[in-house]
Amino acid sequence: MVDGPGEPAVRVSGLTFGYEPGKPVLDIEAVEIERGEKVFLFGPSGSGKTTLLGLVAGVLRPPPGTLEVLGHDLGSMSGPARDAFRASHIGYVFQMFNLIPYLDVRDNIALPVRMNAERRGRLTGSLDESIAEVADTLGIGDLLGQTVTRLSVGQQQRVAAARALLGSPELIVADEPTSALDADRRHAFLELLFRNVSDAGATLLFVSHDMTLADQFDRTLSLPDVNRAGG
Ligand SMILES: Nc1ncnc2c1ncn2[C@@H]1O[C@H](COP(=O)(O)OP(=O)(O)OP(=O)(O)O)[C@@H](O)[C@H]1O
Repeated sequence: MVDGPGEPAVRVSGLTFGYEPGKPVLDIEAVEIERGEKVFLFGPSGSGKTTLLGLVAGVLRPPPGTLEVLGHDLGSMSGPARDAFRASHIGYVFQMFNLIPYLDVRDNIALPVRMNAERRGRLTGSLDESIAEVADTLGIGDLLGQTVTRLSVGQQQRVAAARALLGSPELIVADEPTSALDADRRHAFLELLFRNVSDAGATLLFVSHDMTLADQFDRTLSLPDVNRAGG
């Protein structure tokens, strides 16, 4: 499969996935997300939103031929190949942020770029300059030397976003990254995220229960509850 700008960011076709045999939690006929789109993903609790993000990010393995990300069939890749693909091409912000408690803000943000030559190669300035730039735009530029455990939840969310954005991955997946913020901060965070995503020409797949955010996105995608839909 050729990775070119003509390929959609995400192409799902006939994807059924479950954690246990005979119990699918996801059943998606066809979905395409074009490059540069900002997509809001919603659905009832348990409908498989986090599972879909895990598949798109290559953490979980889809059946071969059912899920292409940036033109790559993730189901045909080994676990280590998916890990390498994710490190190079995908920035992700999970519900729990996954920040490393014994590293300061700067080193948390730097982590994926330190570990991946492709993302390092996309920096336009030095690592320090690039970290300062992304941290400034997210309003955490003065916190770079802080221990992450001393930060507020909202600040931690912005550190996780900075880490996801550094090194301009083509695809950003975000799972409830604004859940702990009040409405004003939520909209401000989204604006910053959008600006960074647009500047990088990236695609954004964003999960939230907060439907008031949906109209800021290019498009919404809803996941039905497969258990209920199946009767
Ligand atoms: N690791 C796992 N092992 C077994 N079942 C799981 C696992 N992770 C999720 N599930 C099940 O898969 C279904 C979908 O879960 P998922 O977390 O993807 O839904 P969700 O739409 O993100 O939910 P929420 O909105 O509550 O976060 C649920 O029934 C859940 O119990």
